[in-house]
Amino acid sequence: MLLLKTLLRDPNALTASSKVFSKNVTFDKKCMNLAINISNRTKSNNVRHYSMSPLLRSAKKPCSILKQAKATNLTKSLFFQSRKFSSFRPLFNESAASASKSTVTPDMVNSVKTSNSVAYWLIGTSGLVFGIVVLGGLTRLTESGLSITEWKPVTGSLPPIGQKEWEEEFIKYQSSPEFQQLNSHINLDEFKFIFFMEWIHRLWGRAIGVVFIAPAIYFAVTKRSSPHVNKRLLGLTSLLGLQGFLGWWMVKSGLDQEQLDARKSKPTVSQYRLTTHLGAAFFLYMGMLWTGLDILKENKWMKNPDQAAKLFQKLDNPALGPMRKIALTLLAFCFVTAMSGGMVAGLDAGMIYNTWPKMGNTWFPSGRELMDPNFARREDKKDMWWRNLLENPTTVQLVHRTFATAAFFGVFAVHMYALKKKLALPRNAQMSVHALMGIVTLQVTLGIFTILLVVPTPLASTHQAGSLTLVTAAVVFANQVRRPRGNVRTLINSGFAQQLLKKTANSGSKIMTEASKLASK
Ligand code: HEM
Repeated sequence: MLLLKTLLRDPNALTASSKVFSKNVTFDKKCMNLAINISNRTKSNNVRHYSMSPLLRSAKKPCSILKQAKATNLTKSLFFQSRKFSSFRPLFNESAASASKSTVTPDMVNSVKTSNSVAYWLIGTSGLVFGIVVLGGLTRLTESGLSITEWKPVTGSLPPIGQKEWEEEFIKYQSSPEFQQLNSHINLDEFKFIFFMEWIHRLWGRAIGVVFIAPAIYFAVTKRSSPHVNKRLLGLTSLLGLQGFLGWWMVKSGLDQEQLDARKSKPTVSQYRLTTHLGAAFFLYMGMLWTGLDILKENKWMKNPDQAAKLFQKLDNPALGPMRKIALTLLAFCFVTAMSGGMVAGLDAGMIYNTWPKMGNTWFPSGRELMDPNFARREDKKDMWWRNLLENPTTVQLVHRTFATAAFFGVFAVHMYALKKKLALPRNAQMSVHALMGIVTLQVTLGIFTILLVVPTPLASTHQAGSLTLVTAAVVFANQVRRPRGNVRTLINSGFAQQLLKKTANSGSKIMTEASKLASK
């Protein structure tokens, strides 16, 4: 199948292959049907059309080649011999040259017309989200998160003003479980510190809301962002709203004595809610970053269509197929590892077993300690295994260590694989894999020292920032190996982008005005 696709792409390859296999093997009907199917499919797409005649003429040969290829690993050698590979011109580009301009519609043009300023704004806002995640971690590490006992989205923007208001706020805090059970010794000045930590965190959240939502409306109304990007902006806005709600939902779990009793917990927030809040922040961050990178990438392609066409050839390389899946899996894995870290943080599970690589004197704590029946809440103990995995600090720490180790070796393996596939991988993606390798090493080292030194605030906070940096590298890498969207591809391969470039260069006019004119011609 792979070889057949190659043959369809390049008649030279077909001839070359036919010479290699001169044996006259009987024609296989299944093979031929496959070839015809591919041909029909590609013709009907009107994009992937390529004459089938060379293949049909030598029908016996390709099918025999196909059989032989399986036995001799020809497919592999054809694809991975760099010289040969680079001479393969993907079918798409052949067809693109011949694709008629009429396939370019105004909708298509609209779908890519997002200005770079939208991308810079999105990436800048993702930086604010990065900042608030780190600040949130610091708020937790300084045990400040439960100092504000109310949720007032608008009026809460101002801190107490004057002695009287501060004292009133302090009295409210004094009725909270945290004050009564852990902090009854603190005075007003100490209260002011923890209050400000939480207040800045909330204010930062509100600021992100304004910095995100107001420009999003402006960009959509002034049509600086495409309908495609607008949909994502809408999704991100909803996530932002949800994030505010999740923040309060999390804080509530540490203020409500009933919930604390049910969890048999000291006054801290639920690790489930903390991790959900952290996860939503990661999603928001990844969504903003991904969308921003997409816009910059597509605009760059539209401005350099020839270079883009070359890059598309690289991205179309079947050898990159597994790499795309691997990149997304890696991103998911880094995310899950970070969430398991959230569970460690939520349970203060970094305060025990402060040794590495062993946990205490042994490699693993005893089975009895890892699966402690006391964590079960049901009489029949059926919930014992999952409750231990998510609620027992020893087990949760082991889970995080395990995920972190697997993430490290996962990145290491991908790094090795990428070195092997060096020729197939675009240059910027190669750099990202190197960056990923460096960051994961740093992150694991930070984690190890966080454990060994019993979670000092600066180190734990850096470790948290490291997890977002790792996810950033994974997002960039996955984004770089992604194939272009159909619309962008058509605009570039049909010659539309080139035409547009010439036109705007000659007339000095605005690119999108010209684009719309060209598309509607
Ligand atoms: C790929 C590697 C890793 C990632 C992505 C990662 C991610 C994270 C994240 C996101 C947190 C939550 C921080 C917070 O919310 O404050 C965390 C906490 C933690 N991680 Fe990791 N981690 C990694 C490796 C490690 C390793 C190897 C160790 C130690 C063996 C470790 C030990 C800890 C500890 C002790 C905490 C709790 C710190 C606290 O209470 O603030 N991590 N990790």
